[in-house]
Amino acid sequence: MNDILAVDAQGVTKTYGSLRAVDDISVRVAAGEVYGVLGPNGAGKTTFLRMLFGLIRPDAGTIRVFGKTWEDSGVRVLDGVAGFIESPRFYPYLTGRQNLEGLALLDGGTPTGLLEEVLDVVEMSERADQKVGGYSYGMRQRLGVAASLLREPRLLVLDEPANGLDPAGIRDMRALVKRLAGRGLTVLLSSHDMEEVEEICDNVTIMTRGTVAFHGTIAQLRTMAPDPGHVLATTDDVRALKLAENRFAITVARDPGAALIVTGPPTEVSSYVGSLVSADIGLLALTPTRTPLEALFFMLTDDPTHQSLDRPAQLQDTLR
Ligand SMILES: Nc1ncnc2c1ncn2[C@@H]1O[C@H](COP(=O)(O)OP(=O)(O)OP(=O)(O)O)[C@@H](O)[C@H]1O
Repeated sequence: MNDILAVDAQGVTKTYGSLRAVDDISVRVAAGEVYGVLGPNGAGKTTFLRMLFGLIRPDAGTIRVFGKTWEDSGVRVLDGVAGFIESPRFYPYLTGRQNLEGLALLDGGTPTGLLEEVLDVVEMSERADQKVGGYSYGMRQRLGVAASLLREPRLLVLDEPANGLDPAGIRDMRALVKRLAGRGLTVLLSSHDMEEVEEICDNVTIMTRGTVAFHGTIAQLRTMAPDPGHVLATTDDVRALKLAENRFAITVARDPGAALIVTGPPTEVSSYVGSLVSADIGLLALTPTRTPLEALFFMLTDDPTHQSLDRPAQLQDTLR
């Protein structure tokens, strides 16, 4: 068994003037796993990945990639590493295949059959002879992954690979990452989407304002997640609030947006809703606010634009 970590970043810091874009973070990615660096805009994810690729230097800390550092190995630290920061770029007037052939030439050629294989893996074989200028954004992203795979990496680094994709593109990209993971590739990706990380990652570091807010497995994260919340609309919200007064297992609050927000274990919420119906209060809507993990993400990263639905303690008229 190979015990060398794919990525072992210790105490990494990067400042821009007075801004600590990345502030003393440590990330350890085991070989063979899909690892997510999750955080809202400006959390420092891209800055961290730029340091990994050697595009910028950390002010402090060490980044080892398969045991090598920039200090002791120079550019050889990137042996076995491929990926892209932000979006991959191609010549729009060349076909997908021609772009890949050009990149392969720059790398000194590729083994026979590899180009066809990577096109197949990213499901671009049928479009490979069309010009990249006519590709959708999602197809370009997938071609970017294909270009990375030409290097036969052990570690694939993807910076928000689903960013800007439509729902079908997001589904295809997630399926692609899962396929690559199934082939044993280590994947380190950044994302601002909890659902994405939950679906495809084994481990996650959640960053906020350059620091680590959580580090661990998705299963550990789930144990920290709050009870699910629901938006409740009734024909008589005043009585509905009153009926919640003695139900200590749930919280019913009036959201500033005027709906009621019910938070609590599903069985208790269901029992409460049943009591409304028994009291002849009409039920107009009961819809989930966001998943418990999404709620936890916004709590951990303290995103003020998402406070109203996720922080019941701060809501007005809280009955408990
Ligand atoms: N070259 C730079 N000069 C000055 N500030 C920078 C520079 N690069 C990044 N920053 C700042 O560092 C912080 C972290 O940026 P970074 O791009 O790493 O965040 P991110 O988590 O990748 O966000 P996003 O999801 O928006 O890409 C931000 O406040 C950003 O404005």
